[in-house]
Amino acid sequence: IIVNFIITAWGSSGRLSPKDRGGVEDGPDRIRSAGLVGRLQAQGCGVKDYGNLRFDDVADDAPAGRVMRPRAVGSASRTLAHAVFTAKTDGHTPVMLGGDHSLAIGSIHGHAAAAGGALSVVWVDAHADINTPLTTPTGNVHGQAMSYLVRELHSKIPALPHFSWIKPCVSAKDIVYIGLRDVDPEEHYILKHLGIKVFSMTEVDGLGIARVMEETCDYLFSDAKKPIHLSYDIDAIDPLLAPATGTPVVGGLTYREGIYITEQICQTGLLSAVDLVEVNPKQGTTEAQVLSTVQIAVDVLLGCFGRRRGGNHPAGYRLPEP
Ligand SMILES: CC(C)[C@H](N)C(=O)N[C@H]1CN[C@H](C(=O)O)[C@@H]1CCC[B-](O)(O)O
Ligand SMILES: [Mn+2]
Ligand SMILES: [Mn+2]
Ligand SMILES: [Mn+2]
Repeated sequence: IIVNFIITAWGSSGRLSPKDRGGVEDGPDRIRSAGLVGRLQAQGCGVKDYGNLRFDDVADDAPAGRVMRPRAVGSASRTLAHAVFTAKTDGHTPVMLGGDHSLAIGSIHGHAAAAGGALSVVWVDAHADINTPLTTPTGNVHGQAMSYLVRELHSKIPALPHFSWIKPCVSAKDIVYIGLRDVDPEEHYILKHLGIKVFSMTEVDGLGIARVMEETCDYLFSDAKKPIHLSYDIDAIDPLLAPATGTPVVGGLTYREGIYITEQICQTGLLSAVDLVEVNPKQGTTEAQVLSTVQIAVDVLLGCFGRRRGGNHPAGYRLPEP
């Protein structure tokens, strides 16, 4: 039985301007109330829900350069990193429910610290989230998370208050992006310059998702089999299906593609931690839109932990005898 661990992190910090803030902190509870824990248990997973991590706002958290609310983000990320480290060390497969994508800083940092060796990172997203503090167009950390984690970018990251604890812990060669379709020019330069493997929606269309996943696995495991950190932004899925999110972009993954990714990642047996971020109930214009988004988030996680569309049955099941 996979012992799963659910941390819900309210990353209020990733979305900084008041108009953007709000809503994403309700994501975890909406995903819970859609029955995630029960559904995971029904498919044979042992689940421990560690409840919501709540972070206090930090007073006088003036921007550092372009980066807004750096102290709140930095300290929240550190708290999350510790929680993920603990969960991983206890032998769980941590599941972080966002909250915005800034939570990946703490999640991946804590995971890497517990894993000891190299991690593979599969980042499923419409966006690369790899702006540095000096290239970010918005100052929102949810669009910068990867830049703090990638070793090859370290020299381009300025010191920020409450960020000094962060040590880059992912190598560019160990990252695969799937679903990109809204990449800033500076991010595109970084992806090219660092030679990071990208399957944008162009490649998804051109190759088909089966080939994308085949190449993803071959690429990540070409040298050694490393634990996988899957960081899944619900905005990777087409907004017609998952509209309740902060930064929707047309032309996203179908439900089938989004789920196929999880079935294949699960099948590697190397999935070691999962982020499911950016479900924002306040961004849905109708309750139906919120429910659709939340339901897909649940199905993504069920796929990560063994659900297969061809069906499942409990280990040891036997047909009743007459
Ligand atoms: C900034 C707006 C106009 C644009 N449509 C938009 O969203 N752009 C993305 C791309 N770069 C931006 C940033 O760095 O702030 C935005 C980050 C999205 C972060 B994510 O966690 O949701 O993946
Ligand atoms: Mn976001
Ligand atoms: Mn993202
Ligand atoms: Mn995104």
